[in-house]
Amino acid sequence: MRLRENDDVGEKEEVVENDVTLAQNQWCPVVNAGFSSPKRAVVVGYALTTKKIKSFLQPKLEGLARNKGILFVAIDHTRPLSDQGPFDIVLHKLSGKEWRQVLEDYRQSHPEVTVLDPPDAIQHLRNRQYMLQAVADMNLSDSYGIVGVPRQLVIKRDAFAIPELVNKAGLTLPLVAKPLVADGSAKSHALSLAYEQFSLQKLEPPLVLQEFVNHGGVLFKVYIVGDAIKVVRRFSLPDVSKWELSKDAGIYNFPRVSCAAASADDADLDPTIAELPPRPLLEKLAKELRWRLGLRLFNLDIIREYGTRDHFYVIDINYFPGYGKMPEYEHIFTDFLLSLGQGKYKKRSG
Ligand SMILES: O=P(O)(O)O[C@@H]1[C@@H](O)[C@H](OP(=O)(O)O)[C@@H](OP(=O)(O)O)[C@@H](O)[C@H]1OP(=O)(O)O
Ligand SMILES: Nc1ncnc2c1ncn2[C@@H]1O[C@H](COP(=O)(O)OP(=O)(O)O)[C@@H](O)[C@H]1O
Ligand SMILES: [Mg+2]
Ligand SMILES: [Mg+2]
Repeated sequence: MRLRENDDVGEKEEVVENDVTLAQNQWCPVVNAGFSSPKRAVVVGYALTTKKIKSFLQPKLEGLARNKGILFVAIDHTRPLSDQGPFDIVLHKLSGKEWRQVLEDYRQSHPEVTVLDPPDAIQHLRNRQYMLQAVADMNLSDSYGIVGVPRQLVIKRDAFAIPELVNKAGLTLPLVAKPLVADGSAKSHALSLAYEQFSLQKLEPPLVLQEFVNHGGVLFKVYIVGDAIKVVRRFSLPDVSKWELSKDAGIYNFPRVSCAAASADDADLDPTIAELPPRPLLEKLAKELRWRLGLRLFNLDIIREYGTRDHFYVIDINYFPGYGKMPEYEHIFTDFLLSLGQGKYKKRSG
């Protein structure tokens, strides 16, 4: 199923290196019983915003990482990346064409370094026109349930034509209007609910219109770190029947919901709404999306269609989300980094 749009608009081998050539004090001897010489540290260069460093690189994570022989080293943006390191892994979440080019050049000249994650794969998620296409293409349906995406329509310009385009596409109101670009800016999280046809002309393209799916006011955040999956419940937008829809406006602007939404994990909820999606279904979905998206660090916002047991929709996919909000993220993340850093045989350039 293609998503509608209007015309307009990527060998378990223990590596014990004797002749260690590490850059300044990157030696992090992790003396291991049974090994004559200590293992080399896994060096993770990171390029993250100050906000992200605060929420992700928490002392508990750094401490556990050090105990496991993982060293986090800040990448200096004022110096060429190739003059820094050497790194086993480059972990990043920065935007901008320049940074993407720096990283692409670095990947070419340092194939031995794992870049988490490839810039082109991340770029795919920054446009809501393509963000969910991989899920739509999967057409996932098995004995555990069905996973789809809401019907949507991309409007690149000309708000005046929206009512006619919505009619032509056969979309059912109410519709969620989301900025087309999901670039992490506050604007990219400013959503609105359109529930009256002619008020659609008040919307500001470029945007994507998605059919609103009632889901009992609870959503599932499915965090993915490599092969690891962790699901948490969050409060979501209420079902439309519960909205005090004022008749005049026709458009209801709502502030940022997903990341700010309170946890619903301890709430007293109707089990038919709060029951987590079946694990085997999530395992299949995550495995396939890792491959199709070429990403290892992302999360999914999943909702269950109200009144069904097993009809799920993916409504949002986020690269390198707020892992600090994921239970046990320190252990999960450090195990993942170790699996990358030591699972590969590497020749160090002199
Ligand atoms: O888009 P959501 O569902 O609110 O998830 C956000 C989102 O991933 C956000 O990143 P960005 O889209 O603003 O770039 C994350 O912000 P940080 O990168 O600063 O952490 C939020 O942490 C995500 O929230 P959550 O982890 O709850 O999904
Ligand atoms: N199609 C939809 N049906 C029902 N609720 C939706 C839909 N799309 C988004 N929402 C609600 O709006 C919130 C934010 O939408 P989302 O696509 O996750 O944007 P963001 O990237 O800003 O998190 C979701 O967490 C959910 O509560
Ligand atoms: Mg979201
Ligand atoms: Mg998002």
